[in-house]
Amino acid sequence: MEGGIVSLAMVSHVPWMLKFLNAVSGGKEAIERTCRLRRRKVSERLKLDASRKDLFYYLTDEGGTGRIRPSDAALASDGLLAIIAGSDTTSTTLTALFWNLVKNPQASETLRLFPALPSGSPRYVPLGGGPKVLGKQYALFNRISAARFDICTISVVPGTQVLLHTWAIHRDPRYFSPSPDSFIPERWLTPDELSRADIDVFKVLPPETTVHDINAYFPFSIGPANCVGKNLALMEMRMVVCQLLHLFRFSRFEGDPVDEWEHDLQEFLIYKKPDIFVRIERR
Ligand code: HEM
Repeated sequence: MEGGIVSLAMVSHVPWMLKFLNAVSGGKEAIERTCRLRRRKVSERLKLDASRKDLFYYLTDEGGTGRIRPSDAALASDGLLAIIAGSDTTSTTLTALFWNLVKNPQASETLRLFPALPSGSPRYVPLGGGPKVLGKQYALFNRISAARFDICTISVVPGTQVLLHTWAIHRDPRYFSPSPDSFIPERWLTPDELSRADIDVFKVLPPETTVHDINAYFPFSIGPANCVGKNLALMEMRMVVCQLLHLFRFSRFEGDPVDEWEHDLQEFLIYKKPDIFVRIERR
């Protein structure tokens, strides 16, 4: 499946590559395998009890409240989206979290104290205020600008597709500092929680110079096209992290080049993630 998504991601950016991909060994087969899988998964789901109110209940209008029933082709396409959106996102986030935890053992202990931390608290992703770059979100509908506005020196005309660069904004020192590139989960704690944490965090996050603008934090996107699985994703990741940290201690496995992991990540809609080897001990 991974091979198929990588090929599909390339073709979606450069459609004429499809002709060549067919000639490259494995490319076409990988796409066909992925398409077969999505058709099979959709048909298996459609045979299930219609009262199960999951994503497909709404996509296929099993409740009969919509006006138009989606075509089989649209459902197959949604099936692939649901598989990718529902699995690769959370598995990549959890892998990245554990990679950070084995590099920062103290953070594991903080996380045990404040289990809501890894996925952030419900305080974030509000739809108002925020830094200047997000201030225009009201003018956006499904990523398409509804009105003319300026971003720095660029004028955006109505009808333009606008995407916010999450990675860059999440690492912008105007919204997250000090050290926006560093894994300091304690930055999410309130002053009261900080005082309860058994760490000298004020050295790392001096209150007078710490900036933490949660309006600039939007991993699930914002507006009408934001992530439909946000609450499920937060819940399942919290459950997995709480359970694992409660039961086990995770540490570096000697000899594993854990520092190189981030550099070897490849993003093709899904993430191709190098393996991480960790030592796991029961608490
Ligand atoms: C760490 C976990 C996750 C992150 C960071 C995440 C992030 C996102 C983002 C940024 C988008 C918007 C993409 C766009 O602008 O078009 C999105 C859309 C979507 N997500 Fe998630 N997601 C996560 C987990 C999930 C899960 C677990 C599911 C389903 C079970 C899911 C289902 C979807 C679907 C169906 C869409 C498309 C919504 C639409 O087009 O209306 N996501 N996600």
